[in-house]
Amino acid sequence: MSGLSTVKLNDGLRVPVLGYGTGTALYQKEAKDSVKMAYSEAKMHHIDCAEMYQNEESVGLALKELGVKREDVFITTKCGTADPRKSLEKSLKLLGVDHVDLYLIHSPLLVKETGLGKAWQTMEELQKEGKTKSIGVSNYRIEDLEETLKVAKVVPSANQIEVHPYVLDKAQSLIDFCHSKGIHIESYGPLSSIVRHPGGSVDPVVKKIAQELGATDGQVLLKWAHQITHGGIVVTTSSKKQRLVEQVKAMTDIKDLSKEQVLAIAEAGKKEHHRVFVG
Ligand SMILES: NC(=O)c1ccc[n+]([C@@H]2O[C@H](COP(=O)([O-])OP(=O)(O)OC[C@H]3O[C@@H](n4cnc5c(N)ncnc54)[C@H](O)[C@@H]3O)[C@@H](O)[C@H]2O)c1
Ligand SMILES: OCCc1c[nH]c2ccccc12
Repeated sequence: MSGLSTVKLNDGLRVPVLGYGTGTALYQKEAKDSVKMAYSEAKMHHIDCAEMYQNEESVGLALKELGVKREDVFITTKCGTADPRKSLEKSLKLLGVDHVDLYLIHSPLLVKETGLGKAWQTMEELQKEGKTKSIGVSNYRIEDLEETLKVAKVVPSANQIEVHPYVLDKAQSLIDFCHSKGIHIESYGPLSSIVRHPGGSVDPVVKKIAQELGATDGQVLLKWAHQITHGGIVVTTSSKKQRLVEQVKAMTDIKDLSKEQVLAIAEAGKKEHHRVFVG
């Protein structure tokens, strides 16, 4: 796949460390051209999808038109209902593939009624049937993970959650809990301090570190999310090729932040709390 390094999940599956998100700028929109650009020009070969984004068909069409071999793309999608089996079968048809690489329950709220344990057992069946290589969750809190782990024969490989400096005060304990259980964090919304809350307490700290590293503010934030989540996966997006190229360079060309730099951004972020998505 692309030049991006990979993260090895607890089931041995390797995931490109940076994912291209189709769920915000492309939410409920035609995603084909953006996905083609991200894949072929920015070399982002990990595509983050979801039933809820209502654009899986256009993602599938992008990959088909590019003639991408199945083994040369990493596809994540997410269950948007209480029925992972029905949802995955629908997503596979729309994406035009016989399996995805990583399938996530989009939110615990979706499966609360039917039971997190029962939903997880269905996920394990889907993995056994080869409909997904890896299974995980999204927006799961510690209590949701503990309920799931009570019945799990397969530990969730990933938990995709909102990670940026302004949620760290609440997210740190979840990040460390997942790390202790071998559950990899996938960070979404990593640029929120630029995109949604500019002018906040982290800006001057990020700017200073960007100068020290010869990087952009956005690149520093992507690296920070990767490092604060113990080497986790980061999911970002842009409709601009240059920005995506810059985001890939963050993970391939920019050296790691020092422990002190990671801590400085963490401390500045803890001065404010801004949750963007209600998972
Ligand atoms: N699991 C979930 O519940 C959940 C929730 C939210 C998002 N996601 C996934 O994560 C993906 C990324 O989320 P996000 O869009 O919040 O990520 P993000 O915080 O990285 O923000 C991306 C946005 O930032 C802007 N941007 C990109 N580079 C920039 C730069 N250098 N300077 C200024 N602005 C820049 C772009 O307009 C882009 O739309 C989504 O598309 C979706 O696939 C999942
Ligand atoms: O993965 C969820 C991303 C997302 C896109 N649009 C939204 C609106 C509300 C909550 C989440 C989302």
